[in-house]
Amino acid sequence: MSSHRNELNAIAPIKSKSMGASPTSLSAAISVEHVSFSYPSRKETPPALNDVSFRVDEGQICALLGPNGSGKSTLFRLLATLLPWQQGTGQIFGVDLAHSPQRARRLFGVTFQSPSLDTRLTVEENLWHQGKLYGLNSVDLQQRIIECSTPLGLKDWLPKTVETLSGGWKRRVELAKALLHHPRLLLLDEPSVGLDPGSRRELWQELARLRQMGISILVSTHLMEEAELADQVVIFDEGQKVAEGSPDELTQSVGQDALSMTPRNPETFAEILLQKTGRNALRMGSSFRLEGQISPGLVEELATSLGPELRAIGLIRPTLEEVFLKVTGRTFESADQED
Ligand SMILES: Nc1ncnc2c1ncn2[C@@H]1O[C@H](COP(=O)(O)OP(=O)(O)OP(=O)(O)O)[C@@H](O)[C@H]1O
Repeated sequence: MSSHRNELNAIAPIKSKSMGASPTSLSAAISVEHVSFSYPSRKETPPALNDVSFRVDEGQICALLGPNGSGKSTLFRLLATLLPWQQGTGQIFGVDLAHSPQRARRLFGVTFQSPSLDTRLTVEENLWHQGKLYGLNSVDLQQRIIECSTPLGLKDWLPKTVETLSGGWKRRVELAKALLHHPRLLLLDEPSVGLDPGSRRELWQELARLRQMGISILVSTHLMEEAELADQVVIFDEGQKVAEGSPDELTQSVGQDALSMTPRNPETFAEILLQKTGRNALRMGSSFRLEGQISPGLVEELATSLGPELRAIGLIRPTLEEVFLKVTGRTFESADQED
């Protein structure tokens, strides 16, 4: 890691250069094939994971996006070798997780949703104990603590007790812990839960820096705006993979750009639109959406004919929310509340 320190200091653009490469030209950091899993205590309910296959290319940030209960944490527990493999296979850099869990554990670092820090100890003591668990000797560990904490901005915090740190800084300590043994892959289960938007942004900047160092990252989230920052997105729902691709590929799969109109009075707008322009638009809350053939002059044409009826009109790009709606028939918000 020390040889990469200069790279670490430069904040990377969040999109990776390798995004355009074809999947087959990169080796797989993670490969899961036909994975199903049922919790023994819940045999009567649908499986937590149902025939899931996907791969994460080396050097990429892959976001696992899904509503609550969609199976993200279960997949993380399997990848982290904390649950037994029931059906299907999983490999990390070609190492089979069911057959060689010890070997695989050396290749990844992991953080879970629930904090794993001892808040009464200092940052340094937390890192020290973790390093000892990895079997690092004291001299190497001392150096490694500096190497991992410095780029994360933690060096001055080493003597501080963890309970005095904000949520964002605690997450950084968790990241430093996961990095101590030089992993090639980070598994981060909902690392931004409980963080304010500013800390979330900083966390994603850290992830981009780590990717610049060549570390592959699988990060789960139920926030669309986070998933849109990743190179690759795998969307889960009810234990199944329902879509995957780069954010651009996914949103383009939904269709072309659409036109959004925000009327002064949403209740009467549909009728006025039909009368004045002969068009029907889809109501989405307080705005209306027109899809299909959106010619360059259409915005102007509608603005002229509807003038006083409109508060705003403009072209919009499809989002991951619409991808989820298309592949599941439900809005992400309603799916998130169902669990
Ligand atoms: N330890 C467990 N024992 C029994 N069932 C579980 C256990 N953990 C999760 N489940 C169930 O498995 C399914 C998938 O849950 P999982 O936690 O993997 O989803 P998730 O997408 O990570 O959701 P969340 O973000 O809420 O953690 C859910 O129906 C959940 O209730």
